[in-house]
Amino acid sequence: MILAVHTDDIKRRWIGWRNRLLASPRFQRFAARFPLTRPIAHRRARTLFDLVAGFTYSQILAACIETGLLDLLAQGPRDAGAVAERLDLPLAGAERLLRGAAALRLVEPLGTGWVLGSNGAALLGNRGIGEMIAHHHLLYADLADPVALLRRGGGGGALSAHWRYAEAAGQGSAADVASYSALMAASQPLIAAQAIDAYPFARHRRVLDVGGGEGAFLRAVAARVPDVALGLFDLPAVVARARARFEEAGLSARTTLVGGDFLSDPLPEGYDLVTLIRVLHDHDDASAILLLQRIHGALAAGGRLLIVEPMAETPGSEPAGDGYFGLYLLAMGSGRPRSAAVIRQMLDTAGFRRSRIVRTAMPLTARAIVADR
Ligand SMILES: C[S@@+](CC[C@H](N)C(=O)[O-])C[C@H]1O[C@@H](n2cnc3c(N)ncnc32)[C@H](O)[C@@H]1O
Repeated sequence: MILAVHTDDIKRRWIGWRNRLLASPRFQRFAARFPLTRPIAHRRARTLFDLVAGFTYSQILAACIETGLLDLLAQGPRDAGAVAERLDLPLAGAERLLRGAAALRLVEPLGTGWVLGSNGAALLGNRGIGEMIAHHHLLYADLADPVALLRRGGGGGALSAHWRYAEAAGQGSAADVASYSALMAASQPLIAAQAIDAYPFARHRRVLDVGGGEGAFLRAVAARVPDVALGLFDLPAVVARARARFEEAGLSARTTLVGGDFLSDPLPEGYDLVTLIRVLHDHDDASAILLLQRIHGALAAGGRLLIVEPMAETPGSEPAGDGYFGLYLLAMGSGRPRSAAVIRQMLDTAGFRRSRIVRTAMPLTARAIVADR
């Protein structure tokens, strides 16, 4: 205890000294000119500038997606005139967008025309990201006054109207759920591939996906693990959409779909694996613990729960967890990103015997925890 206080004291003094130095205009001038510190000073200035200007980068990206610029250049090189005509922009507007997008490596100049850039190509490889960006105008509107959003405790804006279940648990008409369910289904391949690569689903006979949306995750599991029986639980209006998808995929005979509110209706029993994919972080602590307790109660003896979602305090991806998802969920009106340690503590409280982190390929978008009943 005494040692901890002493270490904190040393750390506090070091941070104070460092911050005084970094804030000093004299030191900043020196660091930018001195050959040994110049590269560091430039890197820090760039990081700081990105913090200041990040919202303009996001809006350039939004314009690329909304106008279909990336799809157009994926078809082949175009000159600025052709881009302007296809995007229905004045030539000067098209050139401004192309130059901004080039600075972000979304596009790049080639000869007298333009082609897809490295970031643009990677984005097109993940269709779900494009769908996420396309709905960001809702979050952007809610974040126009971030302090007001923080003061009112979140919700009450455009994003919470989109994700209606967040503020009106268990509700949602067919029209309400259509756009968010489609968005979730489009972004699911990113997550499903990681979860299925990381966890041995073949050791289970019956898998229940709670909050399973339109069933994109279960269909990905079915494609890799031929013999497993599939169950999906979600709000009734979402289940109606899922039913059509399973029919189209020829998987109806293998699948049991149940509609209800997972915080109050009975959860289906007899499954040896329950999955919660991008669900827990949507809910405030009391609901999240209740959901875990209810899953614990519904699982067969010896069964497991697999949680997959982006998490807070993920080493190397901190801004994604506490930055992006922290504000996203605040605007949505419920939930919070949690660290793996906090989720494991909640699993413990809910009665699970033990839990462990399962390593995934891209922890920025998906971390996984498995818990034994
Ligand atoms: C963020 S989406 C995730 C969907 C899917 N697991 C995925 O990763 O694509 C959360 C899902 O939980 C469902 N959900 C939210 N609240 C619910 C409740 N109280 N009862 C049942 N399902 C609920 C939503 O309808 C939605 O399909």
